Amino acid sequence: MAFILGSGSPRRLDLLAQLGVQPDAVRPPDIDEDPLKGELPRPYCVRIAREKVQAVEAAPDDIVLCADTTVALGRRIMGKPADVGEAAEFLHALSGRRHRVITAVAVRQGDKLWERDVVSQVKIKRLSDVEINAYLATGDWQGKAGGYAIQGPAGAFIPWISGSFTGIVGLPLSETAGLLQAAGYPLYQERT
Ligand SMILES: Cc1cn([C@H]2C[C@H](O)[C@@H](COP(=O)(O)OP(=O)(O)OP(=O)(O)O)O2)c(=O)[nH]c1=O
Repeated sequence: MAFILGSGSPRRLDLLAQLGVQPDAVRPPDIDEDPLKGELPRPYCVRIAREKVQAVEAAPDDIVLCADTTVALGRRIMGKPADVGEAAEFLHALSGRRHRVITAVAVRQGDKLWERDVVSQVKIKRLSDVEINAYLATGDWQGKAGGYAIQGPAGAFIPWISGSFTGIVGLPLSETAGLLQAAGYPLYQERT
């Protein structure tokens, strides 16, 4: 049995390392992440994590883990901004409000599937144009759902969260540990 991380996100690799898990292989999935017409953020996020885990090639006894992190402002899905203009638009929309960050995790072995999704709430303070421009200039928004990352300079914009910090960063560790154990991954045991 090999353990395969189906993710190109360096955050997910780091978060797994926090659990003491080192993947035998890293295989980022390539799927269409466009939301369906009228799709709500939580079902969207769950669907994308499942599609990712089904797209990763693996042997029948390999354990594959994928995740998706989606920022939701009400019914609006905010994925990774395409460019700095879209990142600016996201930050203006999130400024002074609470939003949700959903991370769905999917683990697969052959045809068997284990799934969890975790919804957290994040408050972003009212941002001035100076703050938004300084943050955009760091480039930290790139590749981050909603155009920010709580673990980077944007942490200074977040006075309050409720939920899972690791889930907001990209992989909720408590739920992930549970899924890996359910799938028979030898967490907390010597691997032979
Ligand atoms: C909200 C938030 C998101 N993010 C990141 C986590 C994810 O990497 C990214 C959301 O994009 P995802 O599509 O979930 O993941 P990804 O494209 O980076 O990697 P892959 O699909 O190969 O697994 O946003 C943070 O790092 N910090 C945050 O505070």
